[in-house]
Amino acid sequence: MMESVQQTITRVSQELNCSATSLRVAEHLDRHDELRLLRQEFLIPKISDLPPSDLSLVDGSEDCIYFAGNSLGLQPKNAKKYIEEELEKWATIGVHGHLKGSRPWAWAEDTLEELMAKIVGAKPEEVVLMNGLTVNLHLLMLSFYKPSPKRYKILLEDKAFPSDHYAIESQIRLRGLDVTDSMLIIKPRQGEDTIRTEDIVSVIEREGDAIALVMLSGVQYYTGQLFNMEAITSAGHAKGCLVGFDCAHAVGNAELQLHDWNVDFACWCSYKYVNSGAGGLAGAYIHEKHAHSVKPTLMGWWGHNLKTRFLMNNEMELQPGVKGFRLSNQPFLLVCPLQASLEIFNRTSMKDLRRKSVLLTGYLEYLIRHYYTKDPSAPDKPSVHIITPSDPQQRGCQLSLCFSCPIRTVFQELEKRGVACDMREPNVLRVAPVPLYNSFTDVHRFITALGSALSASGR
Ligand SMILES: Cc1ncc(COP(=O)(O)O)c(C=O)c1O
Ligand SMILES: Nc1ccccc1C(=O)C[C@H](N)C(=O)O
Repeated sequence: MMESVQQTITRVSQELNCSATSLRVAEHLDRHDELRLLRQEFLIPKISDLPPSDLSLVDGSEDCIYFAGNSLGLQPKNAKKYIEEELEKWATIGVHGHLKGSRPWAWAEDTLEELMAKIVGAKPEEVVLMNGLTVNLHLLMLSFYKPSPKRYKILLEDKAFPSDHYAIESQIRLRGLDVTDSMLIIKPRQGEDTIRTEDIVSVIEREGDAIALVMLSGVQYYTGQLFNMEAITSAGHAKGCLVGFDCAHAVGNAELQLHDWNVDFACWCSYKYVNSGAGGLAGAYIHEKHAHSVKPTLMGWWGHNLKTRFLMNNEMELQPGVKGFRLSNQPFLLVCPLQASLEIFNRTSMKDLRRKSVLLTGYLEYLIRHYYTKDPSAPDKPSVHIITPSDPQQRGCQLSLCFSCPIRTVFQELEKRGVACDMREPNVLRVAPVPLYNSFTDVHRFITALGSALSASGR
């Protein structure tokens, strides 16, 4: 049996003869973290450089506590080097750069797709890197959402990320259908924060004959819930629906097996856990079983077989599957940071990252519960309710925290103390200790900063 997080913390504190909340526990876990060296591959902002820091409260020369990798991953050190190489190439050889150098611009993304495919559990031919996330979501829905008079609904979650909601809404409108009738929105049960898999499955079983597409997120951006993609996919297929996932918050965070789970299609951005920089090259996946049956609705020359693409004879030799969905020449400046990041992922595995992640987030959860569980005998003491599921199988690294006191002040006080995290309306503070570059000491420092932020908020 694997040791639970609680057991690990207790064992370590006994070995060290200290309390479970001692900094020494965090330092011990860092010393025994086999992935700790990967942090050195990233640029970690200093507290003094973050705009909201208050240097009268904290030492500005320290690294910030970066728990915002769910919004924007940190910069891999090699990103700048690779970008400079390409700028140099452009400066020195101009148009020859299309075909020359270590990243010929005409196929620079091809080698990266293999690395990306490993991270999402797909075959290299099932993955492309192109465009932005919302663009890819649209391109995929143009081909996978084929409503008929009987089967026309799209199942999505309540409070889906706005861009996904709008994309789905506009796809429905594009087909001339009624938006309210066609968007089937699933909510958590009354009094619950997250959606039970059994409820998703039962909606599919009940209404599946009318559902054309099940289109959920992999990890929900607000609650941090990791959906059971395998169970949802098989429930969808049993009712004849197609199933797609927006994996923006799941890629590089959860162990994905898109191919084995038989997921029909998926898309994701690469600037969160995949650290490619805001607006970086996004990903798209289509299962190989659709390679010859599902065609792109919109075509461009980049979907043409590379070998004959540049013959320019206007006879489309469409690449099978998702590769045929490419439209344009990929921007080489975006290939560079993504390459730098994927090479770091390639030094480990999602399995090992997840192993660390379960302990890292579990440690954060342990400390939050220790200090901030609601105490009925002290109703004025601030408490924190974690809306993210406590089962590691149902979450990635993010925890979404609800406070008993006004959240805005707590957030501001945390920011003054060198914490980078984010607040999402109406009342959630999202914190994401990322296993690639965060440490157990970061978690411990966060808890100290939180205590001081809460005192400063007048609690
Ligand atoms: C679930 C989800 N969908 C869509 C987006 C927006 O993606 P983009 O602006 O890259 O199209 C985000 C944020 O990156 C997201 O988390
Ligand atoms: N690109 C951005 C630009 C500005 C503000 C936020 C974003 C985000 O990416 C938010 C992220 N998708 C989230 O889950 O909150």
